[in-house]
Amino acid sequence: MKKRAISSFPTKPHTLKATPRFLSIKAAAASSSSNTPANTASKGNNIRDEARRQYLTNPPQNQNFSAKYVPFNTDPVTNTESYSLDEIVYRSQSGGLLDVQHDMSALKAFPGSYWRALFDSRVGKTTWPYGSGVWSKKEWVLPEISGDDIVSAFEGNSNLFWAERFGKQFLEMNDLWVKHCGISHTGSFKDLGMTVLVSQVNRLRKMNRPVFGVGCASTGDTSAALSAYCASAGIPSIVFLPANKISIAQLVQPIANGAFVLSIDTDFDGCMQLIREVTSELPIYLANSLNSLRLEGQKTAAIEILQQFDWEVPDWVIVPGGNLGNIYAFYKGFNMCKELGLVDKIPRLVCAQAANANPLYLYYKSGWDEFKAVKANSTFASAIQIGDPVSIDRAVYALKQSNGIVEEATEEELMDATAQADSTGMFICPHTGVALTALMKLRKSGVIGPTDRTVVVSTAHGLKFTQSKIDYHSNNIKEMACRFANPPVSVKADFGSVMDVLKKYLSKTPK
Ligand SMILES: Cc1ncc(COP(=O)(O)O)c(C=O)c1O
Ligand SMILES: N[C@@H](CCOP(=O)(O)O)C(=O)O
Repeated sequence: MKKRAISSFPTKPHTLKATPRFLSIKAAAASSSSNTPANTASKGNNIRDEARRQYLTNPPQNQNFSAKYVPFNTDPVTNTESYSLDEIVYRSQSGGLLDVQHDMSALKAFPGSYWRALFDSRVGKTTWPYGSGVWSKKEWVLPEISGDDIVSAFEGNSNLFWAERFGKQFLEMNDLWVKHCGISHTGSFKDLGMTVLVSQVNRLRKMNRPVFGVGCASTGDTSAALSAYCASAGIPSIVFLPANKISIAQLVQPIANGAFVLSIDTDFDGCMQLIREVTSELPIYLANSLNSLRLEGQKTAAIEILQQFDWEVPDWVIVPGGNLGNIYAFYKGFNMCKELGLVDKIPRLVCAQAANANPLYLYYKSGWDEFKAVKANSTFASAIQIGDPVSIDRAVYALKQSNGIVEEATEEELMDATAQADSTGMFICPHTGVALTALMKLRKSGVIGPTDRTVVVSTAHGLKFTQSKIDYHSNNIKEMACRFANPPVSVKADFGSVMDVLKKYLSKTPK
């Protein structure tokens, strides 16, 4: 494989010239300071040019970072199978999952305090590519990719907010937080993984690897992210969607971004099966989370949570699960921080599933006895209507390693929780409603205590799922009480009628 000679990041490992003890983050911070849009524009450069110039004048010292694919969760002594990230491979020789393995000894040459300070120094800047919450952790994501190949919308750095009223009113909790991964370029956490995958595809195409385009099966969010990042890089994207099973807002995203959209008369699991077959025949690169590259980006949300708590570790993190890549990504992010000395423990993880699509929950309840895929039934949490998750083994590993729990939410529970959260000022997606239901159940049973610091991961923006909210607030859902519905009141356009309605409202509303 040929490596580019000039880039804004090392494509070739640098030799160690000084011991890490003598290193500071000053060089990294210095390389960001003059790289503001105003400065670069006045020099006639763009931020990518500026990053390249900075690299040439001030190349990072003592960095020897690399990563490769290895079979997931196998003993490296007995199984030495591995692949370069520049190879197109999704499965191990035995047909199992792959994982991206970083050279941990190279990363460990730097103390946890170095990484904490480096990551902190990059927040809130527009330096290419570190202005992204994902690429601000580049050394832990794709250490060898050139900044020239990165495709980024400065994703990540998402809001982690204190859910004060929801916590106090509904759960008697005072330390409840929501990590809003849906406040993002295409409105879901998928952007975190897609920037990594599409950047690597960009690199492969420049290396003349046989990649015509990138394809995915999707319940809506993966396809939105894939099509946006591909469009930004000028790479064709092909998306397989289960017909009539995703929201209009999600469907219009790949259409608007110029993807080749196939609406297929099957469910997500059927689409997933088809895209796997198609990508093994055609030069279409697979973008679902079966491809372990995606999880390298998604894991940065976990690192961000620690960073946002000033490197204090929360007690619990609750993640809604469907194809089950994300729960492992969170585990991996937390665990890397522990292994590399940024923190001394990891949180307990909870994976929350819709009861209508709950294969992981059933497996957990069986005492991890036997996994059985299910036929996923229709759920308002449509993005997790998945019965045969590709990352089941990753999820089980993450849950076992983190002393984790799996919970489920019925349709009524998840819609009520969504409405309750919205009534406290949120505007969450139904999947976040699934996670909040899990929290409510675990609070009720006392597993999660009133003072436990708990983070609920909100995976998509509520604006993608307005139809479910309209149905709920219009009391228009069969066999659902819609206890927290707040329908609009129709009133005649005259002063007296409006006053009557308002007086009635004021007399009923507690002061
Ligand atoms: C909004 C939303 N939440 C949660 C999930 C579940 O993530 P994962 O498939 O990684 O379990 C998905 C996709 O599956 C999603 O689109
Ligand atoms: N919710 C996902 C389902 C596919 O998950 P992936 O992480 O494997 O791509 C979607 O939005 O398509």
